[in-house]
Amino acid sequence: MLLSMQGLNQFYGESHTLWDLDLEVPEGRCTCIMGRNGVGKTTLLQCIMGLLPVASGRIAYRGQDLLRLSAERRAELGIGYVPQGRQIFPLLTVEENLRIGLGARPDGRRRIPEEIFALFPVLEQMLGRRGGDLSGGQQQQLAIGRALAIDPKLLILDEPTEGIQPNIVHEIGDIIRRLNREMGLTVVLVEQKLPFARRVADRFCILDRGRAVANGPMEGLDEGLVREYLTV
Ligand SMILES: Nc1ncnc2c1ncn2[C@@H]1O[C@H](COP(=O)(O)OP(=O)(O)OP(=O)(O)O)[C@@H](O)[C@H]1O
Repeated sequence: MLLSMQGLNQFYGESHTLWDLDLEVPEGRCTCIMGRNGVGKTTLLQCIMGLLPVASGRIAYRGQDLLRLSAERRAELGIGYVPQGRQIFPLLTVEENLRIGLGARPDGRRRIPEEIFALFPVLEQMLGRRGGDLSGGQQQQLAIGRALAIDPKLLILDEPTEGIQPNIVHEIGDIIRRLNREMGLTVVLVEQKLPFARRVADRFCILDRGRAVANGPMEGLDEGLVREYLTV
């Protein structure tokens, strides 16, 4: 397993949000974390990234105990993160936003990798534009490009299609598929859109009220599970 979690518990103050959560992420696969609003999907990703403290449990990445490492160290180990809402810097240029991603490279390289522009030609055309002037879809490409600037081995994306036009959603799906299937990145994403999840991911994990209630190969995500845990 590239990433492996056992018995994870997390609290916001008194509020117990993740409950004894186990999750296994095999190398080279694309795993989709699913579940209704508020079940703890974003919380889980933030625990993996070191942005939230964990009360108990274990997270191992390539056998290393992640919980002992700072968020910066986790990025340096090759875990890239595309947060919910993209969180690009609106007043900085596209180039400056990409350079911020470079900061976590352990090799100290300061050039933006060419592959980012090969994947997202629009970013090269818009290098001098402010992030805030980009469309939602372009901002999502920028957020993914910024995460790729560290050459991650594991890419974690939180609802990459949220608030994005349908035709661009398909394009984002193509990019994630390429990153996973052609370029060999292991991907973990949170996604609510079922057709997108089925097209892009090959494994699923369903959360319900902070517990992992079902997981396995995407083909196993049947109508019963969808009805019980995903439809609103
Ligand atoms: N900073 C916080 N302080 C207190 N409670 C929080 C905080 N962030 C989230 N929560 C609560 O924790 C629970 C899980 O939230 P989380 O955002 O992880 O869910 P989610 O599955 O990602 O939902 P969504 O799909 O709406 O983003 C929710 O009940 C939410 O209200």
